[in-house]
Amino acid sequence: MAAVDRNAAALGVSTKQLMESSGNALARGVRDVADPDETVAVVAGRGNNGGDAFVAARFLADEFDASVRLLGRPETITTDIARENWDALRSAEIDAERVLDSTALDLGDPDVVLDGVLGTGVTGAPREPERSAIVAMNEVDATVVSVDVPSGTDADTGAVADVAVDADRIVTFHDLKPGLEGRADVTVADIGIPEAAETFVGPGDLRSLSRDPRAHKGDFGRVMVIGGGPYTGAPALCAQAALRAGADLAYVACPDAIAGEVQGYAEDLIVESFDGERLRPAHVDDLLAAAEGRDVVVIGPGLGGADETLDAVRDFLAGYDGTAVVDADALQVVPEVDTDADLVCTPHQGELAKMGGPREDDWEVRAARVREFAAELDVTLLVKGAYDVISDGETTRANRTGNPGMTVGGTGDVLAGITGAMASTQAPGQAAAIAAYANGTAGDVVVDEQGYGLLASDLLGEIPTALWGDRDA
Ligand SMILES: NC(=O)C1=CN([C@@H]2O[C@H](COP(=O)(O)OP(=O)(O)OC[C@H]3O[C@@H](n4cnc5c(N)ncnc54)[C@H](O)[C@@H]3O)[C@@H](O)[C@H]2O)[C@H](O)CC1
Ligand SMILES: [K+]
Repeated sequence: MAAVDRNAAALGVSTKQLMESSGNALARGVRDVADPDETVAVVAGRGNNGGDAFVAARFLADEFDASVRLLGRPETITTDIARENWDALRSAEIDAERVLDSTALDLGDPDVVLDGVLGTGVTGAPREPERSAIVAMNEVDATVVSVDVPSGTDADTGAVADVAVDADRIVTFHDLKPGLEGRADVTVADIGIPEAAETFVGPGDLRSLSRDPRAHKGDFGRVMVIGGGPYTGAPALCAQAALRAGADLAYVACPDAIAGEVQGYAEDLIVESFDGERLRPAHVDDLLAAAEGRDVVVIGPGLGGADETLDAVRDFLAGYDGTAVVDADALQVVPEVDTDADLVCTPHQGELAKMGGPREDDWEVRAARVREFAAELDVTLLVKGAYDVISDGETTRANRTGNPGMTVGGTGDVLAGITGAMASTQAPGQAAAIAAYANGTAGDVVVDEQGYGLLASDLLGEIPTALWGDRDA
């Protein structure tokens, strides 16, 4: 939900606007259960759940005998927008008071209680002052309307704490939250979040990339690139992109003949070569053994399409059961391979067609067909285009970052590397979505700064900012 919120804000729909819609929807919910002039007691916590309740009180104040209790000091309200809505109540002289001792909370004898104590921001069972307030609310003989979730319900899991609001009605926003499924007393209110905030990958999707300060080496992935042969730059770009996207270690498994050249691109890479000039089936056992100790394999960049190389790719995937990003020439074997691995395939539209996939000009039609094809192959597809389409066969996303400067060779290798790094900490579909977004953002920054004529290697230095530069995420 927080990710969708951030994506909506990036589309120009601010959280404050959403809060206004939420409060409006709550007021409608209260009108459904109360007659004009009845008493409505609003109880608000210090997060945005309380903020929604403040807005609702502003909508209800003319029509009902409404009063607001804030649990705590206004200075401790956690967000600017909730505080602004508290201030608006005070300025408008709407009955709103702070409660400094919730054990002494006296709600009187209201007809309706509006529960804006805790919402999706809750962690663990309610603590004071919220705890006593919840007990007091349950003791009153009134119709209780909960804001988003009954306070005391964990919105991630649906688990109900030992102390939780016993709601008669729930007005939840945008989507049904866990634990509310199947309840007859729930209204899902449309608060104006555009569908695009979920369809298009945005800065909110990057929220999952924040790191625990206690992290140690290996937590963010050991990525192994199997590539090179006819081309040397591709595996090097791919592995460097994986490092720029936060992987802890990047290995390149490539033929002896080019190992020195690959290492020459960057000392950060760990090059492990096999004999000869290209990948052959004889190499597969050793590669499978090496892959055991790695989180993700990226297979394809620069391998070429020789028959024996494609046979080796087929054998490798047949014997592999981890996560693999498949790119370039390796893609063509995917439809015929029988594997236990989780595959993330990164074709452009020509490569998708070569895999037997759909060719559609309109991106929305393409998205629907890509989803079907991903389900049919049982893989995650990231189909590159002006609008990249990402689908794991269930969830389908699109990415709008990127520009025509990125048609230059090598940008696909960079994308595959970012995807490899992301797939070591994220589910395949989300990994591919974030990778497409970051790769395109990096390309947009380069082209903004210098115009077209970018090199794929120009993208590398921009990847970290594209992933972690959004301070609001
Ligand atoms: N997109 C939307 O759906 C919108 C939702 N909105 C509403 O915002 C809340 C979520 O707000 P948030 O500020 O993130 O959190 P809460 O208000 O739920 O609570 C945070 C508040 O509570 C403290 N806290 C956390 N855990 C506990 C606990 N166990 N005991 C006591 N106190 C606790 C925490 O420190 C904070 O002070 C969502 O539910 C919607 O109602 C917005 O309107 C925007 C659109
Ligand atoms: K609530």
